[in-house]
Amino acid sequence: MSSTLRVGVLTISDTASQDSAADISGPSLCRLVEAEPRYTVEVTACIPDDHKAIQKTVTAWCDDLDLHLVLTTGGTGFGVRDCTPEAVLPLLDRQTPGISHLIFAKSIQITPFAALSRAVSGIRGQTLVLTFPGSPKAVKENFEAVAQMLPHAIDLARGGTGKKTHEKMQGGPRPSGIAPTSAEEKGQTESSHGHGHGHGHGGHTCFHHSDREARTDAASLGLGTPVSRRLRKSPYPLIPMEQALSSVMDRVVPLPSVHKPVDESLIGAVLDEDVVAVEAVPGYRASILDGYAVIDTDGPGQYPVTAVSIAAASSNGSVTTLLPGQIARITTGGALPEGATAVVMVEDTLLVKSSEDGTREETVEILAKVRKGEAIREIGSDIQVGQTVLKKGQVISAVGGEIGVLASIGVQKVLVRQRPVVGFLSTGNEVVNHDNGEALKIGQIRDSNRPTLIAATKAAGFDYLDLGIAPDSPEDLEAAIKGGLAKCDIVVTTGGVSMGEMDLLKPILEQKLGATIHFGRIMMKPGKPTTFATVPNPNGGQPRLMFALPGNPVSATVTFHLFVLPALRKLAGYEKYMWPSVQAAVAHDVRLDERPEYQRAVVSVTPEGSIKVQSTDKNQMSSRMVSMLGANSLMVLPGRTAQRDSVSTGQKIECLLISNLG
Ligand SMILES: Nc1nc2c(c(=O)[nH]1)N[C@H]1C(S)=C(S)[C@@H](COP(=O)(O)OP(=O)(O)OC[C@H]3O[C@@H](n4cnc5c(N)ncnc54)[C@H](O)[C@@H]3O)O[C@H]1N2
Ligand code: MOO
Ligand SMILES: [Mg+2]
Repeated sequence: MSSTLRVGVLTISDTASQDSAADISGPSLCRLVEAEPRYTVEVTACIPDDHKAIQKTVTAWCDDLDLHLVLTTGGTGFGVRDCTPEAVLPLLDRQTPGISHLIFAKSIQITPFAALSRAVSGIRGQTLVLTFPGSPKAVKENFEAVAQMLPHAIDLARGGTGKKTHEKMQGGPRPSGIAPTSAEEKGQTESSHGHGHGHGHGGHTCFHHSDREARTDAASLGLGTPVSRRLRKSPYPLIPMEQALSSVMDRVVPLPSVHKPVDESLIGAVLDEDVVAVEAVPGYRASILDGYAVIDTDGPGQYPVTAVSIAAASSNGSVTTLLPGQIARITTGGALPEGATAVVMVEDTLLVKSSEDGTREETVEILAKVRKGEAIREIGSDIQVGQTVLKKGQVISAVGGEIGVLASIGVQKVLVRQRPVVGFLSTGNEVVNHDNGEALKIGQIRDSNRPTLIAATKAAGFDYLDLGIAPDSPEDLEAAIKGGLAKCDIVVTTGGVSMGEMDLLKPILEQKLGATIHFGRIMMKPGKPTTFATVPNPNGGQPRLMFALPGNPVSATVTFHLFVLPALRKLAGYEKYMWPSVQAAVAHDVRLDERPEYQRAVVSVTPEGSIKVQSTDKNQMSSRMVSMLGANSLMVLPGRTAQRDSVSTGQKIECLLISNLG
């Protein structure tokens, strides 16, 4: 028997076959399998709960690919669509009830719900076929239940004596993720195999492992897995941007509400109640001008000035009374005397007589006719008692209108959504604080991600926590992220999400933090390895959100604007949490990339009033922070197709406005 055991992992799920990002069990199973050095996952697929599709795929994998082991996940329960056992059983030449019993016996010790699995197992030709339930937890428990004896069983199914395998197993089981012995490692690397592909066996194939030479990507998946054993293809499906965005936004639930005083700390907050005025504005009949309160029917002419009303609190709680033929001197904002029906501005009058010392005006001539009500603000003419001045869902702007209105009617506290706190952690052995005064050593870089993202967060009005820099060590990363999760609604890391052996974020999230990774790659440029997960909340309540953004500075900045800021806005209760966009004519030809691209650009209004957009920089490499300089927008460029490989000058393209127009 070859010492490399070739495995097929088949996800059977209606949902996952429609939306590969929903497939969590398949990738989990792949990681468990590949953590064992003797296995290689050769083919994976994701198909619906369809009897025919299951039979077609399992048959092809057993008969055409002659795999050693086929593992299925999903469709073993009591659901109406669950039909994996019914589809697989007739394909088996011999059933292996012992294996099924072992799995059952172990699972039932963990949960009585194991009784609801109808999983089967057996041999078809020389291939061992096991059906597991469709949850990552069950998959792990089931696989671990049989991991120790599987190579032996496979050997026997292939007509071997099982001796060699049996001897090896005497050393005891090795939990997944633990490095193999050097002897095992040797056995693995010495082996080679040729095989075909598993394309087109019904349903949507999520990803394939093709032959060794063709494997150019690198992945570290499984803490403690030696580099030579890493997956060489990312197990995370490359999902479209729209799917990634809805995967994030569907999981963001606005934070609870709190009562807060009316002051500048409200800026950016979202009201969670209607605000009804309990005071009128103005609360008294007030003059709009500096001049004379009059009775309009008196008309132009000379009148004695019998009273004075200067804007100030009334000393006795009442106003004076104006009789026909009298006028009162008044200032802007002054309370009108009882009986006054209009105000004449001082410019439209003449002084006829003053007191000897000049401190009093005694007689004044009104030069022009005035209309009733002129220059008077009646009680409640701005805001009436009972009027709804602000609506639930409204954002308290930094412009001042909302705070001004609230202040004008004497509201003491308002109910607003809590503001989220986001924590930023830079990761990487090479990363040093940007303000480190020392000269950089070769291989070191200054941390530009944290200051950038913190600045953008502050500008957007959100609170943040600086979690510093963590080196690429599982212990440091785990501790730093846990620290962040205890205090922040969202934790954002940058770096360590791609395929290098020091890219530890994904395995740490899954294996150390109990996170559910909803996606680990997006078909976008920049930002391909952007990772989003939900993590159990250490303080209880809503799960925390984790964005593990790529380390490249532009990738981190662009994905922060595209995912994290909208998520922060939704957490804060914003109804409009996505960026606004405009259609702008490109000022130059733009070549399209194979990935949909978010080019950094400047949108501006031409003197003729049309909207144009220009790339910030021809070189839009994701490491090149200068391509962010001056950007107020991200051009939304579609992926290249056979029909279209560029956008020509003058053509219109959607641009997200991430800052003010230039
Ligand atoms: N074999 C493959 N390699 C890579 C792939 C791939 O698909 N297959 N994807 C590439 C893409 S696309 C990106 S984006 C990057 C993402 O890398 P990581 O998220 O793993 O980040 P690191 O490896 O830690 O760092 C990448 C790059 O960024 C620099 N960096 C990291 N942190 C900071 C910081 N705080 N401030 C400034 N610069 C930072 C780091 O030094 C590296 O140069 O992976 C590609 N690789
Ligand atoms: O997707 Mo990466 O962000 O191109 O550089
Ligand atoms: Mg990397």
